Amino acid sequence: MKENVTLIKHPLIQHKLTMLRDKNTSSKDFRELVNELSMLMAFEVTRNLPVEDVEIETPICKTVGKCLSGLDVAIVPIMRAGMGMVEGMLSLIPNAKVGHIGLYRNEETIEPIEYYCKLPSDISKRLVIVTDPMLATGGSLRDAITMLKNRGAVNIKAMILVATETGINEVLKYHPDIEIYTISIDEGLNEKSYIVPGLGDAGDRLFGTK
Ligand SMILES: O=P(O)(O)OC[C@H]1O[C@H](OP(=O)(O)OP(=O)(O)O)[C@H](O)[C@@H]1O
Ligand SMILES: O=c1cc[nH]c(=O)[nH]1
Ligand SMILES: [Mg+2]
Repeated sequence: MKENVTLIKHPLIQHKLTMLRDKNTSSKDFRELVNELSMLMAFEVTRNLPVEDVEIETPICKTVGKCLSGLDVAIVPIMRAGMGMVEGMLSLIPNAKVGHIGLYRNEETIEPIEYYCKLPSDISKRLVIVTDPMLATGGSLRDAITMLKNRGAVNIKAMILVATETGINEVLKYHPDIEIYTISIDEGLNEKSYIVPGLGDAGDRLFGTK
């Protein structure tokens, strides 16, 4: 395993991932599972956020506790499917700002096409957490990170549900400075560049478009 790739293998996460993969899982349940998985992953992705001492008074006495300090977060979903991971993240990091990057894969070339980008103006000062359920060939995440860097982002992590080694290698070839968090590295890609075994088209399953 590469040092900047974290594979999260908690039993609750593995259980929910199996339900997510099941083709009989409805869009409603799929959305809820993506939401829950994003919350569970958020713990790991934010593990090294800086904290500082603060003095408070409990009903019993004065004490010193820890509070988050100094590093604000931006959550940046890659549309569409990445949007399914935003609410879960926001429920744990409610003060995070949310940017949006629009990319879709051309069905013939499998290369990503850019169609939207709107980011918080202070993106360069934030920890940027890019969300996307799927990292297949890696083209979409590679280009999303390039778009972020071109607009000033320097501290970037990616939160992925299902990845492939091909995709991870493609992203890290261009962006060796980023960290990738995932809950599965699957076997590979089929002839249409879908992840095997994967979970199908995450955007379509989230939004019921197929
Ligand atoms: O690693 P890659 O080979 O680039 O594939 C992964 C991308 O494909 C999917 O998006 P898709 O293009 O289906 O767009 P959608 O989210 O609008 O459905 C997925 O959500 C990723 O963004
Ligand atoms: O398996 C895959 C590959 C790309 N995009 C998806 O939604 N699923
Ligand atoms: Mg899709």
